[in-house]
Amino acid sequence: MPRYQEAESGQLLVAKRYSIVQGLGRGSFGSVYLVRDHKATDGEQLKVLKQIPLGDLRPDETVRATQEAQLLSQLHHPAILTFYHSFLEKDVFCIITEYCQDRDLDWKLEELRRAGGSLSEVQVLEWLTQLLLGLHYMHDRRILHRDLKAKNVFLKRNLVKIGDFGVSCLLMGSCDLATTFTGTPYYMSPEVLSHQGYDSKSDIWALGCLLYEMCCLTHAFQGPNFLSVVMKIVEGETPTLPPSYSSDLNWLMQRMLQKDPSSRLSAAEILKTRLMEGNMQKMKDRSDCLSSGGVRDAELIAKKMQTKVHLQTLREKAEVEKMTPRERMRLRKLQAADEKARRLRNLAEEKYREIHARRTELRSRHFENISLDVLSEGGACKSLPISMQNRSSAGCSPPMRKQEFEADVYGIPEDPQAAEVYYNQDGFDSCSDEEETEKPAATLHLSDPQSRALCCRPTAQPEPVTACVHTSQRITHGCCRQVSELEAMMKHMQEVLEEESSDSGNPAEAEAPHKPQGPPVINGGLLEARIHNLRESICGRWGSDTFQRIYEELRTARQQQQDGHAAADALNPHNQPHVGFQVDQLLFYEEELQRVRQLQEDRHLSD
Ligand SMILES: Nc1ncnc2c1ncn2[C@@H]1O[C@H](COP(=O)(O)OP(=O)(O)OP(=O)(O)O)[C@@H](O)[C@H]1O
Repeated sequence: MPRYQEAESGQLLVAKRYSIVQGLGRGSFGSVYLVRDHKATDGEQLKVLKQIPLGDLRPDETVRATQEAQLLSQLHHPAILTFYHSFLEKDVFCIITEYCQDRDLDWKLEELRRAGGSLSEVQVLEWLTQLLLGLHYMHDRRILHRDLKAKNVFLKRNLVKIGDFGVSCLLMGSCDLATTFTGTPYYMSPEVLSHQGYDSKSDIWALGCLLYEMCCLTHAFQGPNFLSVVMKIVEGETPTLPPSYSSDLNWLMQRMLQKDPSSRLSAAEILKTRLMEGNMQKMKDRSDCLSSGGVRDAELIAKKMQTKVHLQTLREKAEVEKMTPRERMRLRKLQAADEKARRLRNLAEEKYREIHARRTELRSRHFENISLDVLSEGGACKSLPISMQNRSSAGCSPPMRKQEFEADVYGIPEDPQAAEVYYNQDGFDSCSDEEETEKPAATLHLSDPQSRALCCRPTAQPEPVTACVHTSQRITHGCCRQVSELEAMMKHMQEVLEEESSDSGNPAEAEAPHKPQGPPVINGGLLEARIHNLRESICGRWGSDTFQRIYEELRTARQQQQDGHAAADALNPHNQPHVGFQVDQLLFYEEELQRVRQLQEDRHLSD
């Protein structure tokens, strides 16, 4: 866990500004946390903290990594995950990046696969365009990704964002190593596997693999073990897309998966093809439509919801004031019963909406849907499931908790006199017109008596009051943010569309690899950590006995240049091809580590 410092407020903070919200997972480099930035100035409070142990990197050697990280933080593109900043905490390198609440593409494709769904060509083209724009932007600045894969593509409001650009290189010290030490062989290009070096065309190869995966929901090059995948990449046939996708798209993928890097198209060249230009034009048209209508609609809905809540409160207040305490108490009881029925109905409706929303999401095409969703949910807040609102509203005030809600609804004293006292306490008198208009909607909190009164008023529906206001605000904020990101994307698209064909495909310029300044520092400790993590994960999953037997078998086979997989399979009681695959990968990493150690020793001797 990251080290905390106590802030004045008593809150525990990392780097004096981030508090941990939850863990997101563990990658092969280190741990990932969702954090809240208490000093955020851009409205994005939720961010991601990636913690990477520095291995045996000396403190002075980390300076270069920090400089490189600073360079990365100066890059801004809507299809690139924003790299905010980095800092060192003793032996841990910390990176703060943008948070993508819709998770990664790998997860999304897995979800589709399990549901038996698929992505439409329109959706594939939209995401492919965004990925290409991101790659083009980085390649133009001589920065290569080196580990492009579905797990490194994040989804945020249906925009794709490439994560970890340049990070593996920055952490490994040596870019060559960064490439051979990527977590998976599926996206490795033939030239990388045959140690011929990595350039921007190797990123294009990985993107071709991703394109295949988006269409077929499986890897472009598959095999029962590590070596067979490698063989297919280096010598196998180029796969084709199913007939449900156009021949133009298939042609494009084939051009991205050319074995010879010089025959592969660059990002700029792909963006200049007829298919991609036509698609960019369509995306631009849809975006123009969204930016003119979407924000206005969301603002209108937010305003109307607030006025509605306000008028309802005033009307109800006047009626209740005319009643005797006994009548009020009876009314309360009836309302409690109504409320219970309403909650049950809401629960059923919520479930239905969740299923509906999921189905719509699967079918939907992003740019058309945003504006439609905002409009068609005229009870916008009404039709959003509360569970979904809660999940996405980490930055907003929480809706009423069940116990608080029940205490307010059922806690009416039976005795009429006590009921009167109770009733007079609950803050109805302070509900003046003026106060209501002055008070911003977001201040409705349960700790605040006025807000409680609003939530408990006779025909009020507590959850929707807060939820509606928050939802409408969130729609406005989310919509504005998305529109600005879309605008930025459109700007980049426009630039590409206007680029002269002559300078669009200048591979010589784009291919210059990103070379770190100064002598490369090889981070052997980090490689060891990676190997250790992989070994632990295999043992944890399949048991250390199984691991050890398969490991020995495959190592011997490797040393004797034989295929040991048949024997390894026989040793595998679970008969899982994954075990052999992962052990193969581990052996490959160990050989690489030996190479690194040898290199370090040679360098040391020559110094
Ligand atoms: N910016 C982010 N927004 C949302 N989730 C993230 C973000 N970065 C990482 N995650 C999630 O955190 C988990 C760990 O991510 P991480 O990138 O460290 O590992 P990985 O991609 O699974 O593996 P590898 O280290 O081999 O790339 C994943 O589930 C990932 O989806």
